[in-house]
Amino acid sequence: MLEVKNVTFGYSKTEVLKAIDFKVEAGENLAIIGESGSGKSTLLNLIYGKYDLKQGNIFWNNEEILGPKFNLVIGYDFMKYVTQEFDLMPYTTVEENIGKYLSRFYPEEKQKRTKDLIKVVELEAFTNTKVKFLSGGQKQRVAIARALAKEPEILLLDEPFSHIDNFKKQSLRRSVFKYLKNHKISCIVATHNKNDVLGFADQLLVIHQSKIIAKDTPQHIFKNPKLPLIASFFGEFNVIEPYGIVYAHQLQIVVLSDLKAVVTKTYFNGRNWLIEANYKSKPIFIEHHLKLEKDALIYFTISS
Ligand SMILES: Nc1ncnc2c1ncn2[C@@H]1O[C@H](COP(=O)(O)OP(=O)(O)OP(=O)(O)O)[C@@H](O)[C@H]1O
Repeated sequence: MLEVKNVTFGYSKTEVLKAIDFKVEAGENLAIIGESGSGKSTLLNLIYGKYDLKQGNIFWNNEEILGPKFNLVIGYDFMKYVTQEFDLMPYTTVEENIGKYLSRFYPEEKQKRTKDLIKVVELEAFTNTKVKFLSGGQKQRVAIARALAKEPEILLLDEPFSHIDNFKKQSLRRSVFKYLKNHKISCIVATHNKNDVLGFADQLLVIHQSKIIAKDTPQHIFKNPKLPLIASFFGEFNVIEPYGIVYAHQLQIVVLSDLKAVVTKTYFNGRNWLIEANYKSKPIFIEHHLKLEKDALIYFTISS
């Protein structure tokens, strides 16, 4: 189990993180969200032992994670970190990069393990390609596979699928997170993408103004967003008194109701249309199955 206990940290006098406290069990998937610059990568770096802590402690199964003051080489065998930089060997193949840290004394095992991991990140067609010839997204997949090669107990992922195109993203996410669950590897994922969170995270942590402002299951946080900032992570939303924060999909256009608005713009968003309308002189957003004309008068209700 990972325990982050009351960690406060700043690069200078300004504190980037304040009183951060949470636990991650073996095999658990924890997602961290927050605006750009809110401290997500800093927190991953602290967990990895990249910096010395002045306040608070971090433990993995009772072993304290210590920074460079105490460790000549940063990091621990039981933990791997896939940063936004990847840090691969460009002149060697995908297979060699992934197998780099596996023992040469067991060539058959090494080959099988590398092959299995290439499959997890769906790079079979590039096994023998030199990394320098890969795209950014393909390199990101090699970095994930390499981090898994020696079966870490905990994996830190910073924006793990950010470079991967939408054609691949869904199946790759399922494949990687399934692998982690099946092997009981804990993981902490810093992300801006709700799709990295909703179907996969056991716990979601929201950082805002240096502090944890929400810590719960993604389902609970999605259904009860405490702040517009949290709702904005999940999709289009409105703040309508006395209802509070309501997502665009919670508004239904009906034949008649007490709530009326005038359509100002319509956006196609795949399954539905997003209707922008003027309600009490403010813009609101409604998901609707039909395109509506500008200036149309609409009535709507709000569901919980
Ligand atoms: N090495 C560093 N030295 C000094 N300040 C830093 C350093 N790394 C990050 N910061 C600052 O710390 C704050 C948090 O940065 P961090 O990279 O942790 O945010 P983040 O939430 O991961 O952002 P993003 O979502 O854009 O990746 C920012 O104000 C950033 O400028």
